[in-house]
Amino acid sequence: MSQLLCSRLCVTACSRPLSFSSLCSKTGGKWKLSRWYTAHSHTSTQPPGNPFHRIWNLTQRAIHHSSSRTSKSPGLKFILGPAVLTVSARLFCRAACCEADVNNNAPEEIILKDSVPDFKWHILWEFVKPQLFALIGAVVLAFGAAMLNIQIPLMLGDLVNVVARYLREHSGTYVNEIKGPAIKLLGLYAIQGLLTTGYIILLSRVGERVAADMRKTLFASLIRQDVAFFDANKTGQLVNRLTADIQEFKSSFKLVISQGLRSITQTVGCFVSLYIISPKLTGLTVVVLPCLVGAGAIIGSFLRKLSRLAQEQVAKATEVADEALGNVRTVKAFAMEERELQLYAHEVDKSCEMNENLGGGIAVFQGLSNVALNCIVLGTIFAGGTLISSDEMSPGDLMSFLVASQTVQRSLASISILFGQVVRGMSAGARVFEYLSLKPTIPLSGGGRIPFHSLIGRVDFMNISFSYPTRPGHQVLKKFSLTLPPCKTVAIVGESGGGKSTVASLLERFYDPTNGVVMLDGLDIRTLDLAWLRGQVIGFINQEPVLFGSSIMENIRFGKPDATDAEVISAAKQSNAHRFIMSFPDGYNTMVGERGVALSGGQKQRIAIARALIKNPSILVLDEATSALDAESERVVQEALDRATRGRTVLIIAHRLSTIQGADLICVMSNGRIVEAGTHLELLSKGGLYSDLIRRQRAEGQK
Ligand SMILES: Nc1ncnc2c1ncn2[C@@H]1O[C@H](COP(=O)(O)OP(=O)(O)OP(=O)(O)O)[C@@H](O)[C@H]1O
Repeated sequence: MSQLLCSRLCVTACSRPLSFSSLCSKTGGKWKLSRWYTAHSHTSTQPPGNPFHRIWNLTQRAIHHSSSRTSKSPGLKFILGPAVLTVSARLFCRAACCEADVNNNAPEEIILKDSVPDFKWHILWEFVKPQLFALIGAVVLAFGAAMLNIQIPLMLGDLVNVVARYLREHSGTYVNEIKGPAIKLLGLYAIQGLLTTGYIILLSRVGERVAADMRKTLFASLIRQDVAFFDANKTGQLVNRLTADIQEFKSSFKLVISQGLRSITQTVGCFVSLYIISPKLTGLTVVVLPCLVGAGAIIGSFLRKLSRLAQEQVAKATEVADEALGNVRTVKAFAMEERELQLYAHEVDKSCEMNENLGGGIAVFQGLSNVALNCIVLGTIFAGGTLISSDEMSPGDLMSFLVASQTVQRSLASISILFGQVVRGMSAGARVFEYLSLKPTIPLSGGGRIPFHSLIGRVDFMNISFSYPTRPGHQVLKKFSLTLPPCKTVAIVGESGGGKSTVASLLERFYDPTNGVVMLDGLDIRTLDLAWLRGQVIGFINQEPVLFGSSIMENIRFGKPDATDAEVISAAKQSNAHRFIMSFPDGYNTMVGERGVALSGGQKQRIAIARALIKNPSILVLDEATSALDAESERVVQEALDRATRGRTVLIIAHRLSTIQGADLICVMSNGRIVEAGTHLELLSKGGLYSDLIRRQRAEGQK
């Protein structure tokens, strides 16, 4: 019973998510418990007046009552000693288990209050199907191990009875009498050990393979989603699906199959055994059980509340650290290290205090459950002793009863843990499956066509209206029309937020227009193969190019994965990057650091230009490609861009008007529309918005 209580406590207030292996060792079979006990016995505090000795004495006395010579015999002690020790070890083990949880009491997330989201069994089936044979094997072995566990208490009882009979009758030699049942029991332990090893190996294999398949499928699904999906979902959450949720699902999956099967089989089986051994004692247990479960539930719910509060506080502290470390440059730039430190220390102190309270609660619970546990064992022995004295029960039966009742308690405890784990696992699985079955609104490939003719490179935006999916009420483009003639450069300028970058996004087909159509060489781009369009036709360079944390060579090759080294070097030369790359000791093998932090802005931009040029695109989109650079970097990058734009259709989005004066057409955008268009000189002579912008920028430049 106390195990049940303690385990409920573990569920509610345990420090970390209970992994499959830790659960196995805490609530699993005899060999695991003894091993765990051995490892932890030095840390577990045995209560004063250790009831172990009293149990031992009482058991001895009960046996003595049925046989006057028993207590003097070393034989019975030899058999009963380890048996009682096993029972007691379990009890202390549980106390130690709680103690260990107190010592590491960062509380576990409780999701029991949450409703279980829609769990799609057919998706799970798709992942499990390839592992079906291994899974069936694991289930059969686990079932076998559980059945043996039901047998063990009965055989222990038989063994004790043999010894008791020998002590009573003294017929034959002790070893001969005991040999048969002892060997049987040993054989049973060995088979159970083998079955347990077998099902854990199989189940691990199934769990790992299912999780790996899920990870790959989920990543494939995520990476294929359109940009709007990433506007609506935080990257952190998505990564969490791949890591924490799949991990949680895997643990639950393995646990439910192994523990669930075992616990249910053992509970039912051992209850039947208990009833067969002694209906009276079983009745007593059934009466006491609900009282203890009720008391455990009340204290457990209080601890759960403490645990949740403490967990929220830990999360708050982590948030502070996360924000400070994530924005460390800003923190340093404002010399705010001390303030951040104080903030973090404050949150950590609060969390420490709450966890201490939680630890106190757990300690009280542990003490109470220890008492309850010992009382139950004492009560069983007391009542059992009475039954032995009235010849209604043999000492072996009492032994069987004690061990079987421990198995029931342990199994019930597992089931209570399992319930929370099932909810958690299903929630995690449902979150993963949700993204697995998601279809991108703009699929990367499949059905799109690739024109046979060589591209001319004419682009028409025809009567486009557009709102971002995350902000449907806000119309960004309003009946926008524009033609990019082949091999000409068209620039879009205008107020911030006017919709310039949105035009570029529609050409890349990051989004589809709400109304209107974007045409490439007279073909609606929605009918074209998207991978071809982005991979070969359009090159895109924006203000803050993001590089991957690999070498310069790898980053440039990202534009064309099958490019030779010579092609990479040629692209780097075109983008004015070759010289600075060669000045690094490792040349093209220089690592650029996370997101390219080990390079200057101008260097990153030139690598990005090389990355865009290596695929030799017909259309080049430059979205404020030089606006983040200083004058010298801008000159070098601009030179590279001038070279890169030759012979291509180019769309330039620019703030600095000095960089687009040579464009064939300049369009001024305001509020989602083109309000002026012409060459630099034409627009200047008009004296409209463009000349206003030029005047303002010149005035700012002179300040
Ligand atoms: N992913 C997005 N989701 C929702 N709204 C967006 C998104 N991106 C841009 N917007 C909104 O669309 C409007 C146009 O943005 P856009 O980036 O096209 O303007 P811009 O002219 O390029 O501005 P800037 O010159 O400042 O870069 C703005 O109101 C902006 O807030």
